[in-house]
Amino acid sequence: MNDTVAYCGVPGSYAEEAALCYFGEEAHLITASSFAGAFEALKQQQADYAVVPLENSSTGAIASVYDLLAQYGFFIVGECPIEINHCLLARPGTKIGDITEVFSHEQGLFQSRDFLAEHPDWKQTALYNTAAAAKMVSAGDNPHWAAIASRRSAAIYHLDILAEKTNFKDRNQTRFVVVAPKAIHSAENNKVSLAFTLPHVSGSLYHILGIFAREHLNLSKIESRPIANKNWEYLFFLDFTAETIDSRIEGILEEISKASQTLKILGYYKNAIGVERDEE
Ligand SMILES: O=C(O)C(=O)C[C@]1(C(=O)O)C=C[C@@H](O)C=C1
Repeated sequence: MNDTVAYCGVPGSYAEEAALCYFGEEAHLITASSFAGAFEALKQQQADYAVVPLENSSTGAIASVYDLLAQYGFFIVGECPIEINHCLLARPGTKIGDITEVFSHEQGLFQSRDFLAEHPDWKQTALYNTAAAAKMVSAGDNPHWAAIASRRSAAIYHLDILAEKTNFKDRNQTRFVVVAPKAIHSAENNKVSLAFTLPHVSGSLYHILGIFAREHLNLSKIESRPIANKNWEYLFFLDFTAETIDSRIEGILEEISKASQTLKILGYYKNAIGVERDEE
């Protein structure tokens, strides 16, 4: 049987694209109407995996997904970066001058902030998904509505593209992660995600970071989120890459565990992110 994969959104969304890209066209996709709903589908065993966005190359972390990872205790088993090129979509016949309200996911609105700043009169309304916004604009008989969503959404919901690349950064990518109830070990894995807490003592984060420097391991991401029910205490999320996950890495993780208050290995998986360098 094919894997069942949950994502938040409707067909045409970037999350659907990420799920198809990672699992292939044969995957059985189910939809949720929130990121929490995609995690819940995993918990209720309605899905084998959930595909959720974790960070965007223009706007940074998708904070609510980090919080859900902490809350549900699931594992990251893969990642998939997707090119995000937002378009302004409207029902055929609508002109840009007719628009008074624009709908998208809040990330679609953030990532298009410069474009939207040129239209200060437009009301901006965030929905749970970019493609859900396109679907709503298509179904609504309102000549003043537009959506910021993908080119695929335009085709699926029969909308016109009034502007392309509304995102402010030319190369706009979202890193989706594949989440599962259990970690998956494979010889191909070369990335590790951790979540840890630290004692409130001077140098505790410095000490952890020093271990990575000493071992010449590349940190690809660090993020901190407030801990639920505790004020001014943080859960640190950290990703690093290695050649392979071997006994040396296991030993380093042991050392990090001793240097932290709590440590959860959020997952081992194959790195899919390349750092772009400016040409000399
Ligand atoms: O709304 C979508 O199409 C999504 O898949 C969600 C989402 C996100 O939450 O970041 C994914 C990619 C883009 O960054 C914009 C929106």
